Amino acid sequence: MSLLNDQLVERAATSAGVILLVTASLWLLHLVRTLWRLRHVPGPLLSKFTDLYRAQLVRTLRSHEIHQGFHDRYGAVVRLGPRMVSVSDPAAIPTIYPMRPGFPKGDFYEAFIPYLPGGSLPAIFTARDENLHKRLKSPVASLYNLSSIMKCEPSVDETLDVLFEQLDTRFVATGKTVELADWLQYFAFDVMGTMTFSKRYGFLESGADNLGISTGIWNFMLTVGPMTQVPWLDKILHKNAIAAKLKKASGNKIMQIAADAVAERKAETAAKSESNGNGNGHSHKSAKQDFLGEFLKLQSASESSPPWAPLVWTFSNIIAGSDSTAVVMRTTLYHLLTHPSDLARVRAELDALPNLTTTAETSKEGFKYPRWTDLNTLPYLSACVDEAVRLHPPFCLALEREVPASGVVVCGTYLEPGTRVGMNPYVVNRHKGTFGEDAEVWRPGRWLEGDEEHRRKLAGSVMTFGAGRRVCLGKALGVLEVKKVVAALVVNYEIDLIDPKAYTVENSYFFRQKGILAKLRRRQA
Ligand code: HEM
Repeated sequence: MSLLNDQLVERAATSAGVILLVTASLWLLHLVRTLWRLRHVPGPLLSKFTDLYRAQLVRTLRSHEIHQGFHDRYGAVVRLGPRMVSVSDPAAIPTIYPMRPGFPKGDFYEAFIPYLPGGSLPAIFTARDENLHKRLKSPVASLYNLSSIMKCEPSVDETLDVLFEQLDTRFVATGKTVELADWLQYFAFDVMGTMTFSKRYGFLESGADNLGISTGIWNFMLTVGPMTQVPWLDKILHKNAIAAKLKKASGNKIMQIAADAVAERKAETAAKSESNGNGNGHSHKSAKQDFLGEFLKLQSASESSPPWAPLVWTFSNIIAGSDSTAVVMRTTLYHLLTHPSDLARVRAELDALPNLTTTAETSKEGFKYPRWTDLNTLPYLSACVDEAVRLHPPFCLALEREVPASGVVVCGTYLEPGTRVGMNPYVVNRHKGTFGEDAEVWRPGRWLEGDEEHRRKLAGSVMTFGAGRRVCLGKALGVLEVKKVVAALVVNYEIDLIDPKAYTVENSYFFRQKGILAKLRRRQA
């Protein structure tokens, strides 16, 4: 009996030893392969072994500066993870972000897809499958071109009215200090709500994030930012049924708002059709003139777009179009307020406009709103917005792509298939070889120098809106909003910044600013 026991123990020990040996060998093989694969790409030591290192960098909220430091030290191509490479030279933009398909988004984007019981729901921004992306984007793309978005101008003016009435009552009349960083964000959200489903969230009226939307998005970013760097860990911690049971994902709140808006509109439309006596619940004759009305029409007319498309289109507008625009609004305004000569030049351009009139149909208090058709022709205002877009992109991590089966050569460096490669807009936009030795500083004049070709090269080197096939769909709309609100503020108010040093920035993929504290006075006619 004891002999049998001894034999069993010996056999178990041998099997355990073999398993241990095989595991250790596999792990060693994996390590060698991992190290070997990108051995020719320089980078910090830890990044060669694990993605946890770059995830930790994001948790510092200063990863944009750290990444820039790496590029200063190691050059244009830097290894940021065992399989991930960051590139800083704008010359590589057409290679990594081509117009043609075949260079898909990397698993970085999985982190943004809210996990729902029954599966995840990709949006235009997050879809990695190129066919699905086409099915989601094609039907709605034309809604975001310049001629379509000009129809949004009345919604912007309507929301400006609400913003300015609040600023007058709460701050001009009382002399209290206003945190413009917050109020620009309230405006950005409420204007997007008005354009998307003809409703404000109530940020402006309440003077607060009373639904917790903005806080929810920032908390979502604090989780998602690091997870984009370690997609495998995200699956374990967040993207499975057990994790979903244990905690509510913050992305779900925005999805819920979108879902409620879609359901409400469908019910409204069905009720109207019924009362019109045609009994056709899908008629959109009386649909409101907003994005959601268009989304529903387009979905029912398109055979290839899935039934849940209006939900993800609405979700996209909220999540991609509000906070991002607020960042550029804040950057533009803050730099104008801290550079009085630039502010004076912009104001002179605006004051000289012949069409600077009160919009009779919306404005109750005599506020003046420059028209988009005029704003778009003002060279110095445009230069200031271009400079703000360059200096502080709202998204400040490398926008990752997956190297296709052919492999690719980037800035003279070969990257094998499957490598994750990306460019961080914050770093690219400060490329000294392109933007000059003063690339770090605010200087709108750079956008007015040189010939047409030089200016085109500068514009093509800015990564703030992404590039190529997956470039931002809402760029024209975002720029319209920024120019409208900045111009209207400058025309209607004297703004005295209290402490320029109170301004702070943080980055968890998404860039956040605080501390534009000011006193407001109405400008005299
Ligand atoms: C100043 C404001 C904005 C900035 C800086 C910005 C930036 C970006 C960037 C960098 C991307 C590409 C990300 C990537 O490659 O991973 C993107 C994509 C996108 N943006 Fe924007 N965005 C802005 C405003 C808007 C607005 C107002 C909307 C819509 C109302 C919008 C909708 C989208 C959509 C749908 C995509 C996905 C496009 C695709 O994958 O085909 N964005 N944006």
